[in-house]
Amino acid sequence: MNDVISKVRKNKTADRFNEATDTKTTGNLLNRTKSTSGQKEQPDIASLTKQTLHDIPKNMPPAKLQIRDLNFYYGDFKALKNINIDIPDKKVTAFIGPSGCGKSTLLRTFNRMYDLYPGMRAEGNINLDGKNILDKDIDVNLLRAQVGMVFQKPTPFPMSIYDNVAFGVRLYEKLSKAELDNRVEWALRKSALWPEVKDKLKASGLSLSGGQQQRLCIARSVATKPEVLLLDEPTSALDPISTGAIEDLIEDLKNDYTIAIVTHNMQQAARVSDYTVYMYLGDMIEMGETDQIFTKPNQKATEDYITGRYG
Ligand SMILES: Nc1ncnc2c1ncn2[C@@H]1O[C@H](COP(=O)(O)OP(=O)(O)OP(=O)(O)O)[C@@H](O)[C@H]1O
Repeated sequence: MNDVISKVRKNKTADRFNEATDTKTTGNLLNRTKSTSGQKEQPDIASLTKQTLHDIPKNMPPAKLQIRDLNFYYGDFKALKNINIDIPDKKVTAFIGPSGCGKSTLLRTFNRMYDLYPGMRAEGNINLDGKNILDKDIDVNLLRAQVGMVFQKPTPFPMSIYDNVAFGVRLYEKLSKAELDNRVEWALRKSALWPEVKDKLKASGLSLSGGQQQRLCIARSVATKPEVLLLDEPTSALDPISTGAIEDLIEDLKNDYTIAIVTHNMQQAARVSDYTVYMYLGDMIEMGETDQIFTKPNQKATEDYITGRYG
């Protein structure tokens, strides 16, 4: 399998193109042991529970976020069960797992996005630089400036490209016109969009292509200089070229930011992340270096998911 993963990393563009154009080869990356019947099997939940060790890998870089004994509820439904992980600083951590396993729920706890909705609650600790962000006295608006989020569908505001990027900055900082201009340009450069929009900053953000709109949303998040960037399936609505641009951007951004990404795309997780977390039914099953998770996972459940046995 080592062979396969190095091929994927070397041949990024062709790989993305194949993913989008040839659905028959999609998933072949790690499909070594696909069920011969063609039916997806379900994991043995009893054995899975015994294997759920919640072990934080040894020798990780310093943690930006420490998640301890985290439980999350939608009303009476417990969607996250006693999660314990560290998210390393200035690295990319990918969250994978079958639909409904709690990836997006977990990501949304990192900036308390759930606070916007009644009936949802988190218990436990999420320490950001040592401060528990679940504490009642946390200023959630400031938290969201510190922990930016980009969603699956590009969501530019119905305003100019410039105002989209300046929006969050105006909320949190008092900058002069010249300082704001500089910040907008800086964020658009960081998001690899500047050359395409520098001559039409007053045009509507909605006039951009899907891939450009998603980079605009990344620029909007980056503009407030967050420390953590949460990406929830940021390329699932994009073509291979735009996906490539965003993946290259993630590679670049991790020099300055801690990045957590949810993706359904195994190849993407293998390409962009340093660490991978596998989740199942609200449990964190395994976390490790991405190469290790994709070549030699410790848990059979992880291997079964990655190799397409179930999912
Ligand atoms: N607003 C909600 N109200 C009630 N239950 C919810 C809500 N949102 C999610 N859930 C439930 O919580 C569980 C985790 O959902 P979540 O969206 O986090 O999973 P996911 O792994 O991100 O799935 P997908 O890959 O399909 O996006 C699922 O059982 C889902 O049905």
